[in-house]
Amino acid sequence: MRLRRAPAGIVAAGVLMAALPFLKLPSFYESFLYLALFWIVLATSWNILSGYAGYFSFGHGAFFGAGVYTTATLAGKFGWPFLWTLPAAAIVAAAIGVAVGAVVFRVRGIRGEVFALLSLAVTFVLATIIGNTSIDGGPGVYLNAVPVPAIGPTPTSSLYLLMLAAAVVTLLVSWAIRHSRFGAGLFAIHDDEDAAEVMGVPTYRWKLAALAVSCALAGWVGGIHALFISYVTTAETFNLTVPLTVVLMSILGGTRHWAGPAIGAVAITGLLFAFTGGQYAVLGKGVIGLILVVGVLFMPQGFMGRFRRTSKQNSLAPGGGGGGGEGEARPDPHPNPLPQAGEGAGEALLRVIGLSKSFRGLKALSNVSLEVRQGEILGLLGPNGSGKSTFINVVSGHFLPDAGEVWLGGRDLAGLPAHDIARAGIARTYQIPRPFPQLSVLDNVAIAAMYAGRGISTLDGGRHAAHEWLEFTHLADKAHQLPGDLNLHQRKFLELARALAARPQLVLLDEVLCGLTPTEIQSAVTQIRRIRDQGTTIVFVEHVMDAVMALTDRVVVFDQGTVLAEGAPREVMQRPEVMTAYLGVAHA
Ligand SMILES: Nc1ncnc2c1ncn2[C@@H]1O[C@H](COP(=O)(O)OP(=O)(O)OP(=O)(O)O)[C@@H](O)[C@H]1O
Repeated sequence: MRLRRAPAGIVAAGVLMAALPFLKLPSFYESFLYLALFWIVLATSWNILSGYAGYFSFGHGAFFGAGVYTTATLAGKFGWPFLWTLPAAAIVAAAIGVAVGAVVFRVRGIRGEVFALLSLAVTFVLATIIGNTSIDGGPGVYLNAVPVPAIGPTPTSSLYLLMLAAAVVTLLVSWAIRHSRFGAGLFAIHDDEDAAEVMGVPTYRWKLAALAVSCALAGWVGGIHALFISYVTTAETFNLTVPLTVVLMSILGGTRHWAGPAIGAVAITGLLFAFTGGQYAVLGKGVIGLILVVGVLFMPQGFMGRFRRTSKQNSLAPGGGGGGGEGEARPDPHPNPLPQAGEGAGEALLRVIGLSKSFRGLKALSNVSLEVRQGEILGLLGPNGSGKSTFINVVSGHFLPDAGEVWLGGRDLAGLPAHDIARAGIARTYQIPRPFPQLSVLDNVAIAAMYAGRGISTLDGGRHAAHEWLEFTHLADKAHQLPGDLNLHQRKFLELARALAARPQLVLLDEVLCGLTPTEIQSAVTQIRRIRDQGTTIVFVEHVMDAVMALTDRVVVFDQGTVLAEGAPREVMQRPEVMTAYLGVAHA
């Protein structure tokens, strides 16, 4: 029940606040509340991309401004009824956002501060275009003649009610995303975009969708605000106030919680009202600055982050932290089994033909061809730098191959995005574990279950499946901890649980034993046997020879990016060319 209380609370607060104009409050209160709601919408909409997915944008002013000028143009110049301009404002802002995102999000290098600066540039480009064309023409656009729809008793109250509706919708949207499979994907992107893609999250589409929603909400509120100020100019619209203010509000409130930006918006709007009026305006601004600095220093995760940490709730949703929130079903002791060992055993599951990959002229893989048979454990061996990890990275879609084919069953996966390869049935672990650091252990596994595993479309369903894999990997008691609380051995098992939750046909294990103690190695070896016994085919990259000999059915040895030898483990390891490759001296 706890989860559903939030949307009910948002709607109830909206209904109560909708009654205020009819109580004949002084218009001062209406204007203050209008502004607080205005900033709630802008900060919350910004947070959907920038807080949830971690793509820090300074371009929110551009999308807000697109909405302002869409309404100003359609209502002020073409005489459209004001309310009709609002959907148009949302669509224009979303279209501009999607057009920018479609280009920017394709480039891997455009993340972090590069994205922030680029998004800021969009604001200036848009301002220049609007200011130098007939959209604005220079002096600005007057909207005094545009009639305000008579929703409330006065024009101000009508605009207040419209902004209230926008705030209610925006908060509901933000809440719904936060507690959905989509939102979980955005959080995974936030923590490690490449790993998210490998877990099956369609990162490009998700970022575009988040940007579109964020822009549409900002555009809509821009349309309402155009009529509120009734005279719009590019200088007032496209300045740094909007992006800087929403960033501050969201950080102060907490970007990982749907309500964080709204709390920050109310706090900062209130402080501005309280401190910056009258003769103490300058002092007031100083005090606000100080409060912000102290807030960010002592609550780097924002007010909501602090609040939730004290409540010991680190999971994606409030119910996820305490071991059984609403809708979080108990683990099913008999989940859908993996394909059983023996089913189709011996047939080629993966066929790699002529695979090549170079890094600036260095041939990491050169014309590699090999087969992995259904149900086997294939050891992939070779000295350091021989191309084993590159093989895993190319087969799993982390890197695009330069040439070659990767057939899984009847489908060539070479060159597909990593999330499609994950969904096709190939999972991998990382040599150095790459968990999503700010998601609970449970949600780390739920991401893979929801996205790469088929047939799970909800966060609750993902958690349900994740519980089972945590049991299997002996991490059930760690479900609600953060990955940072685990030791190396447990983090490696978390990698295994994530890979298995994808319900793959083939799992690529990249040095899972590296760095473990002998006892831990023994437990990991037992675990890998159990995985194979459940029917999963395994490619096992490893330097620990005892484990290789104990586990593998066949080995393939790489040397300098090519296949040097393949066959039964003991026989292959005694071949002179293999000993030479390993030891660097001639043994023939
Ligand atoms: N992203 C990259 N950029 C440039 N060079 C790379 C990259 N990844 C791998 N290489 C190079 O490709 C070659 C093969 O590296 P790879 O990591 O695949 O070897 P490996 O067999 O897995 O080694 P190890 O056993 O040490 O993990 C090495 O020379 C390495 O430096």
